[in-house]
Amino acid sequence: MTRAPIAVALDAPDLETAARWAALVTPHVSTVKVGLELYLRYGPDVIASVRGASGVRVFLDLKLHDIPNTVVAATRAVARLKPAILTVHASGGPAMIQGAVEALPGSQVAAVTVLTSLSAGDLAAIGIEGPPADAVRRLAVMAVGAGAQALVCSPQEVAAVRAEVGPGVTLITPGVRPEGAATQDQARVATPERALADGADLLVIGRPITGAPDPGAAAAAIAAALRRTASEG
Ligand SMILES: O=C(O)c1cc(=O)[nH]c(=O)n1[C@@H]1O[C@H](COP(=O)(O)O)[C@@H](O)[C@H]1O
Repeated sequence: MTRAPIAVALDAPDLETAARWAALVTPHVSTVKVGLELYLRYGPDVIASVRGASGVRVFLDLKLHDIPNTVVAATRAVARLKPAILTVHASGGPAMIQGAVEALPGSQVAAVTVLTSLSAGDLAAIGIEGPPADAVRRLAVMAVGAGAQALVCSPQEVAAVRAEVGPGVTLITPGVRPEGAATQDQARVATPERALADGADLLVIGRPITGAPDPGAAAAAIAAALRRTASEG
């Protein structure tokens, strides 16, 4: 059975927990994601620990955001880890994005458009007026123009982004919550089924899976729901 297009966010306080979650979910999902919490605590070795014997794809979510020279050097520093995906913030601009893409051949650089935790009110507070979808679309077009092969947006904007950038770009959506699940600190959310139907290629899901009593069973249940959606569509 093919693994579901899900990246499980291994946002764990310690390496043992992250490796355990990775082993439990790997039979059901295509990808696991290492973020700032684990990487800053354990460094590059964390990648081998979560990759384990299964060789699952590892998504390195460092959300780099700095001047181009610094981001290029940081990207080169992680290139030997061969992540399937590395995130940078789209708002770092085209030269920064292009530099990261050139520094990481063989991996996808994913540009994060507008964090899924931000509401329209939060955006207004940092001087970005209007619906989040407008900013997401603007940043998406700029990032693809700069060479990004993948974009991160919320499932609420994924259909609009797909219409803007076409079929060749990988669209990654965090902010995914199964029906009835708590949104926690996420502001722009939708269900896994909706995200997939609207054109997402990879769903990032953390706490709804890792916070479940049995993360393996939670991943399997979401994967089964997605297979039903795909066969209906
Ligand atoms: O780049 C990301 O993965 C990301 C971008 C974004 O806009 N929002 C977002 O939540 N994420 C990450 O996706 C994961 C979501 O986790 P849960 O909210 O627990 O499902 C976290 O690891 C976040 O760091």
